Amino acid sequence: MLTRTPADITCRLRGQRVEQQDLGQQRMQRVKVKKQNERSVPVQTGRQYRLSEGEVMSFSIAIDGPAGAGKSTVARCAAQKLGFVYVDTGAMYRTIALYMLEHKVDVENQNALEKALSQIEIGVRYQDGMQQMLLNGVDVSGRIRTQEVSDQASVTAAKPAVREKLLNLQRELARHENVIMDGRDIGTRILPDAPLKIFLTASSRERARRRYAELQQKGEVCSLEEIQREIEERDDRDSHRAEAPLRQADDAILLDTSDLSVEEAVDRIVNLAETAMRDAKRKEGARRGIHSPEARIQELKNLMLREDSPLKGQLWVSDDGKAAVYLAASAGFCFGVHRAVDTVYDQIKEGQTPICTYGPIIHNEMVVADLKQHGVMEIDDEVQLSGITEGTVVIRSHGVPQRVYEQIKGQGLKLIDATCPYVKKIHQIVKEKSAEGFQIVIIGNAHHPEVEGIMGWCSSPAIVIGTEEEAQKLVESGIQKPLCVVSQTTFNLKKFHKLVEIITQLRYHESAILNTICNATEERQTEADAIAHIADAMIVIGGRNSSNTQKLVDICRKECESTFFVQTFDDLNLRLVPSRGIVGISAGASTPNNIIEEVSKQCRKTILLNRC
Ligand SMILES: Nc1ncnc2c1ncn2[C@@H]1O[C@H](COP(=O)(O)OP(=O)(O)OP(=O)(O)O)[C@@H](O)[C@H]1O
Ligand SMILES: Nc1ccn([C@@H]2O[C@H](COP(=O)(O)O)[C@@H](O)[C@H]2O)c(=O)n1
Ligand code: SF4
Repeated sequence: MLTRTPADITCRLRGQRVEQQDLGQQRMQRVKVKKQNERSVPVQTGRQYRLSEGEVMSFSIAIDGPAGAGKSTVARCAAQKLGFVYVDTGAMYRTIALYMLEHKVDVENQNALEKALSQIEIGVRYQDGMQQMLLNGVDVSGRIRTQEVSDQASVTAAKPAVREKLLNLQRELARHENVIMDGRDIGTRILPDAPLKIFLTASSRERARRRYAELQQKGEVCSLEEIQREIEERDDRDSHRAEAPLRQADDAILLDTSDLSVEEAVDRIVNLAETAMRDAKRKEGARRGIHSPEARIQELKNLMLREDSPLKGQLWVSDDGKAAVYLAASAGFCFGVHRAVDTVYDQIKEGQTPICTYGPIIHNEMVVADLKQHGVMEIDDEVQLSGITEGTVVIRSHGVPQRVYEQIKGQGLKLIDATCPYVKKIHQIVKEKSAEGFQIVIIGNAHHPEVEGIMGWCSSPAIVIGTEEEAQKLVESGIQKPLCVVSQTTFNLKKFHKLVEIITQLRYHESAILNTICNATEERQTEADAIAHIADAMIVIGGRNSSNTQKLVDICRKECESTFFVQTFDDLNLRLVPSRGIVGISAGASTPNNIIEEVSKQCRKTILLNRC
């Protein structure tokens, strides 16, 4: 990716005029924001989103949400990672509030308010990625962070004249910069066309806890209850004012950070941004007609060079540069599958006998057939299990209900647990949360063994939803208990966000929303999505009953019509695969390497070498 030079940006508000110059080679833009009768102040934009060599477009990310949700912390880090400028609009409202407090302006008096506003000049300066606020030329960045200013800011911000004053400055910044802008009305009012909008939230208790910890660290005496009350009052004022109230934009993605670390929240946003940028780029590319295979292969090479690109696989290009095969780095066994398969082979090596697996150890027929040849039997259900009188039972990577553990032990059998640790973590969560009285909601497929296993760790019946209609039904059921939402580890990430958005219409403050889609799945889906975006054909390899492979197929099909789902090379009709352009290969988490290697080798041979 392009790196952004340390930002040193100054913008001023009031009688501003904006000019733009292209500074050629550096691909930098210089924007002068002039106040009448005053020297011009430069705004330099560093990295702009590159479409392809020689072309740039700017990209905005809007983050809104209640106080203390983590907007500034997360937005600042994400901006740093993406090379964007972080714009904290709350600081602008705080600066105006500070003036009103210090000059004892009665903001309820319209004349006094307008007079004061005409005497205020707001300056925004960026140094080393930090936003500094200037009030009539004086740096007030430190003074705007008091509780008194926070409260006054939400009162002042409700005034239309105040919002009007800041609107142009905020829009102007986004016009010339790649920005992540946070506030309350960014997605709904300031940047309604932003290609990525996020509504960041957390329970008011959690937000109060964070503020409390922050203040304690600074050595300030405070009470958690008091902070929570202040936060809730501020949220109430922000959400119920007539002018640009805080609300989630219809097209914003909801991100609840209650149970996320800062790093996790940042990663989510960076991933969402990468996907949204690719979308924007593709649309723009199509508009400008970047169609030739050579141009797209070059484009793919450029993407792969970017440090933070999900495209970390291998690329082979034909001599004439018109055809390429890309093999995803994330294709094949994930950590959990490796671990489960190795566990069974270790038992075989140790000479344990007889060995059974509870369900197929992974969803891959070839692997299961090989284990069968080594004498490993498969038990399909609890009835079959009750017939086993001796030996070892290995629990599959997908996990099983708690009662199955008890049954194995009760029958005096040796239990080897190959449940993936990521799935185990979900078992612990639902066990604890259901005991605390939460209604467990599992986003996934009710008939998938992993979901059946998770259900078997809840102390009261869980609800499973997998479609928007089911999510809507849940909302309409008017359920009273607080919700704890988890996901099947291999669920489609975008679909998960969509369903969470629907469910949280219910009561997002009390709910615990836990995205338990595992990293391996997320990486695989992100890479498949990225390559399918630019590819002319996609080949996805995996077992027919493998849920994660099926998700990859769905993701690829959305991006690339010519997506082929194969279990082995024998299923692939290479005559259907185009001989020009990019062929992408991805594979599910349970697909053995030798199968992937075979498909990749044959594709290269046919597409790259046999070209006339
Ligand atoms: N995901 C997270 N997990 C844990 N702590 C977090 C997380 N995000 C932010 N925090 C902490 O919560 C505190 C509040 O975050 P921050 O100031 O970024 O919130 P904000 O949404 O910008 O609030 P405000 O709108 O009031 O300015 C900070 O101390 C931050 O480190
Ligand atoms: N776009 C925005 C941003 C902020 N506000 C108001 O300012 C207050 C302080 O904001 P912080 O993000 O620094 O906490 C906030 O409570 C809002 O009232 C706004 O209205 N619109
Ligand atoms: S896909 Fe994720 S959760 Fe499933 S086995 Fe692999 S690592 Fe574990």
